[in-house]
Amino acid sequence: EGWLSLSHMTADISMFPFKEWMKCEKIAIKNHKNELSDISHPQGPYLVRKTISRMIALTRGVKCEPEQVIIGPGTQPLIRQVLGMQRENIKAAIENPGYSRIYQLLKDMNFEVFPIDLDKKGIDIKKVEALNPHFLFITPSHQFPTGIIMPISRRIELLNWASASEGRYIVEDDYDSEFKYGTDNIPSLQSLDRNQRVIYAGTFSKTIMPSFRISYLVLPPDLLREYKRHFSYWIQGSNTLNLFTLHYFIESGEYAKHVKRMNNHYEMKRENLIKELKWKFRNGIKIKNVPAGLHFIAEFKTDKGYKEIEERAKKEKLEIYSMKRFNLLGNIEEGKKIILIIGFANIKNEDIPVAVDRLYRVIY
Ligand SMILES: Cc1ncc(COP(=O)(O)O)c(/C=N/[C@@H](CCC(=O)O)COc2ccccc2)c1O
Repeated sequence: EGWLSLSHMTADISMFPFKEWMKCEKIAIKNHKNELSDISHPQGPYLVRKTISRMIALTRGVKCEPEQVIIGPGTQPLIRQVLGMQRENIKAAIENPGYSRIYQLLKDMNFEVFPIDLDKKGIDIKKVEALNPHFLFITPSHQFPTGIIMPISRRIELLNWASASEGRYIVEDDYDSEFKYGTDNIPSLQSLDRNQRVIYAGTFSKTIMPSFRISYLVLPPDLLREYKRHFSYWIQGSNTLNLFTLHYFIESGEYAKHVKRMNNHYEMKRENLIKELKWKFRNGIKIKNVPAGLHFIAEFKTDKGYKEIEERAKKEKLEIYSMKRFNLLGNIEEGKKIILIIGFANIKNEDIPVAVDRLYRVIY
């Protein structure tokens, strides 16, 4: 029969309220005809930026004015734009294992990019201090892909480091902070920042869907001034109708309701998947059970290498990704165990036992 997916790269849109979304779209068309006939503000419509800034103040403790929000069609184009206005020989650093698509982008932009290892609290502060990059990319809410939730102590250390010298910024990529199960959400790093050193990055890819391409940055005032000077010619890349629809979707309370509903739905699937995996693999599996996000890490004792595992997964028609994808230096060890990223957004609850059986055949 067909493929099953334990991919971490999708949202479960089976429960997305398309009817409500289309109602909001009708309102957007009725109320904003003149905006739709025009190009919008380079950073995106003020009304939508105000709604986003109010929302993240409530949900993430982010302190900002609508003026500091920049909306864009994805995290990558936004990072490319803001980092692209930097002068020469900029040093950047990123978590390893980490988000290889940003690592690739920074290398393509001819930055010196340094992967930095993690310890149990997140990015290793000693290695950051040894390197002193100008831009540090981290995912403190739920480290991507290991899931580590960075404790306040490490957050303070990083903010002190960033404030110790001019020209240092931390990019806080808060990409799936909205999904926490039974543990409370630590406020954003940006909410603790007293020296305007944090660039906050958010996205609707996980909470709505990645195909909508609606993401945003919150810039500290001095970077914002530089941005406005540099990009006065810029035409906003996001679809304005989608942005106004998002505004009504948030303002009507539908967005918050959907995030709550998806938290419950994902928590249920996550629990079922973990139960099934433990039952099937017994002590052959070690699950990093961080109660957050749309995936978790699992270690399997096996002498099979990553290549063989990937081939066996294809044969079993099971879509799944391994830690190799995130090891930025490509030097992942193998021979004793392998580490897989197990996503649960793309699997139907009733297909979990079959998917676990297939995974068992992949490993053994
Ligand atoms: C760390 C991190 N930061 C930001 C983003 C989002 O980027 P944006 O969509 O451009 O705003 C992702 C998406 N990463 C994507 C790829 C991960 C990979 O390559 O392995 C996975 O994206 C989704 C996952 C679940 C549900 C919906 C989307 C990110 O992994």
